[in-house]
Amino acid sequence: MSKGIGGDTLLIATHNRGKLEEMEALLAPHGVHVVGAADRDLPEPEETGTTFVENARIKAHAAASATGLPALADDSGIEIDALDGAPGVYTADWAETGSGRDFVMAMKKTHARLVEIGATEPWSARFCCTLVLAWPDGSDAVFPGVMEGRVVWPMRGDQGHGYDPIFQPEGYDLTFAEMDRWKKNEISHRADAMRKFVSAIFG
Ligand SMILES: O=c1nc[nH]c2c1ncn2[C@H]1C[C@H](O)[C@@H](COP(=O)(O)OP(=O)(O)OP(=O)(O)O)O1
Ligand SMILES: [Mg+2]
Repeated sequence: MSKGIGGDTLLIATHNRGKLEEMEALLAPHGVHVVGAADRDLPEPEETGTTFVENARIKAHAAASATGLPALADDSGIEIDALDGAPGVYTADWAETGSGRDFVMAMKKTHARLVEIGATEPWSARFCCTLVLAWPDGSDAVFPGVMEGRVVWPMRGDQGHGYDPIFQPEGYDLTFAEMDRWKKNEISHRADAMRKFVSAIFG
């Protein structure tokens, strides 16, 4: 990366508060001024891509061109091997009710699918995160991250967000939702991608 962020503001192109908090915490040591897309009243672009990188690009470039700021977007999801990688890029869609998102419903649906097809445990899975940093001049850079683990049932824990209560990362007995936020933010897919972003931008 030849471009730096310097004293500028970095726009975090997400409307997901859980993601924003994690990304802010990971950026805090680097002294960059961070603002969320929702705080700038930016619209949520339609995520018409079929891959994480396509959707992250859509979100990052929309925010960068709307604000003139460098914009960092995250597209993420859980890939479950027994479901051939579903919900994957459609992880958020599985929670859609028509009038908002219901992640308890989405986690129940995920579990029901695994039971329905008789998938044998452990239900191996991974959380993926693709970050795209877009510049107002139209260029961008991509930073992928992953955390391997398994889907567990029943749901456990009340921290974090999204599907955290049913994801147990490899090497741990706790789900993401049972971990304190610092621990999750040390090992998660988002932390993995953010480390690559930070080293490219802040050295
Ligand atoms: O650490 C995580 N812990 C639990 N669940 C997670 C995590 N990371 C992503 N997820 C789930 C939630 C969301 O349903 C989907 C991402 O969908 P995705 O479109 O990238 O995010 P989003 O719509 O919530 O916010 P936005 O697009 O404004 O960034 O994967
Ligand atoms: Mg989204």
